[in-house]
Amino acid sequence: MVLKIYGYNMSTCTRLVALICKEKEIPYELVTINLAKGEHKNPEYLKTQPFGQVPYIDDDGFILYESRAIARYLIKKYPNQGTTGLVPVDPKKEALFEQAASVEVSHFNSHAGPLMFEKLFKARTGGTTDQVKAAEHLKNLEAKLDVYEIILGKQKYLAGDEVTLADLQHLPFGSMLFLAKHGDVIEKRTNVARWWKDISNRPAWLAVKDGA
Ligand SMILES: N[C@@H](CCC(=O)N[C@@H](CS)C(=O)NCC(=O)O)C(=O)O
Repeated sequence: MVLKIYGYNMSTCTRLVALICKEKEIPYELVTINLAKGEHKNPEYLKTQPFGQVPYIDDDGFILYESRAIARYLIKKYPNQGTTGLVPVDPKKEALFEQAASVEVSHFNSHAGPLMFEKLFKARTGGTTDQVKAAEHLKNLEAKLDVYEIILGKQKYLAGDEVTLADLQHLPFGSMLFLAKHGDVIEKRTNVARWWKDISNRPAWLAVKDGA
């Protein structure tokens, strides 16, 4: 049975899973859960994804949610297919990958996510941007990207000189920064800009960035 992604094409987390499918050359079917219509809060949906969020996958009856967990599962299930090495197996390389993956969650997503919530998602759902909160998230994100600039001045990618899932995890929200006219936070930092140009031009991302 073809892998099913229950998600929404505008959702950043759905895009991460679709991106990994493209990288690993895994055929998939996107089953749309329309967030705008609240389908992710239906009692029937909550039986499978109890947090009422997208995405989850159905891999021949195996159900899994949380986009980063899904990405790791697919990468490990198909080690020799498509792009290899996205989650390294050597213990030290894997530890550096884990460090970089944690950096994305703790230092990037935790600021870029709420910033995009204020600047894009609220506007799309008829809300009003809280400019004070948005400015605070932007300031925090900039401070973290100053550290990225130092790291990426010493190595090509966040976990070393090979691309890993940790880099790719930045693509969905990183692209939204440009949509929200905050792409300068990436472009004005030489090493961050070089890294961003590299990862954002990967064919797999170009295939999903405008819709999963
Ligand atoms: N940590 C979860 C986050 C999932 C998430 O926040 N999904 C969003 C769409 S990108 C969603 O379903 N939002 C609707 C809601 O939370 O009610 C993951 O990575 O899968």
